Amino acid sequence: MTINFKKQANAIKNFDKNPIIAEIKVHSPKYGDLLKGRSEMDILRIYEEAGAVGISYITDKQHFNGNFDMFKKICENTELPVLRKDFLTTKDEIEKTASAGASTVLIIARLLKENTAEFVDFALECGLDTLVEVHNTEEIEIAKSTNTTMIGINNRDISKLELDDGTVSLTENLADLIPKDRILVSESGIANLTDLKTALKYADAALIGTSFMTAENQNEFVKSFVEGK
Ligand SMILES: O=C(O)c1ccccc1NCC(=O)[C@H](O)[C@H](O)COP(=O)(O)O
Repeated sequence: MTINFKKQANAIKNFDKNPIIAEIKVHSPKYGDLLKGRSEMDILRIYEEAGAVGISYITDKQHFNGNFDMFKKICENTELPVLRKDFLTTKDEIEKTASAGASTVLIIARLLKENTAEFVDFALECGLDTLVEVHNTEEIEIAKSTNTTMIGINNRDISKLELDDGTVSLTENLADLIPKDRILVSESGIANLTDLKTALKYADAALIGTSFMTAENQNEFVKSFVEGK
């Protein structure tokens, strides 16, 4: 049987280094512009070269200055699985995500509440992997009741729009409540190798944006996360 590594869940399960989903994050509500004149394509190449297991891109324009056309361009220009992060509330947007060539779509349990399972099934039918995002025990109960392939513990409270720093201790505290048959991703607030070590003690993968975008030597920094013990 051949494994489809374009599927994010498969790629994580079969990865032999630290599985890092690296985010091309153009703007942060807290730190402002993170691109600093660089191109998204150059950052994509750096993440590929450093050995990321997947790519994340935020398409939300209002708070993160994202752009759907850029997301599509990223999908078209990499063999790595690509995750779309946005505050999606319609099935049209899920179809659009699949048509762009994405691997995975973010489904936010806090936003979709009792409709989360229906949106997960729709995304799976569209051929996408799903990352259902949670931040507390109530949202974990929602995520567990779905067929999602992956569950993401967001260490930041997204309703605070990144004005909190987030802490991996949230992953540490909630990880035991996630069923072992789901891929667990620790998202946000991972700033250094100590944070990464904690995240990967409890989760199968880590999603990192700000610290990669602000690193002085991005290639070396990301590589040190992928290969770090
Ligand atoms: O996580 C969300 O719910 C979300 C939805 C839509 C836009 C942005 C969202 N969160 C922000 C992020 O995705 C973070 O940039 C990502 O988890 C990386 O975090 P960090 O390493 O702290 O920049």
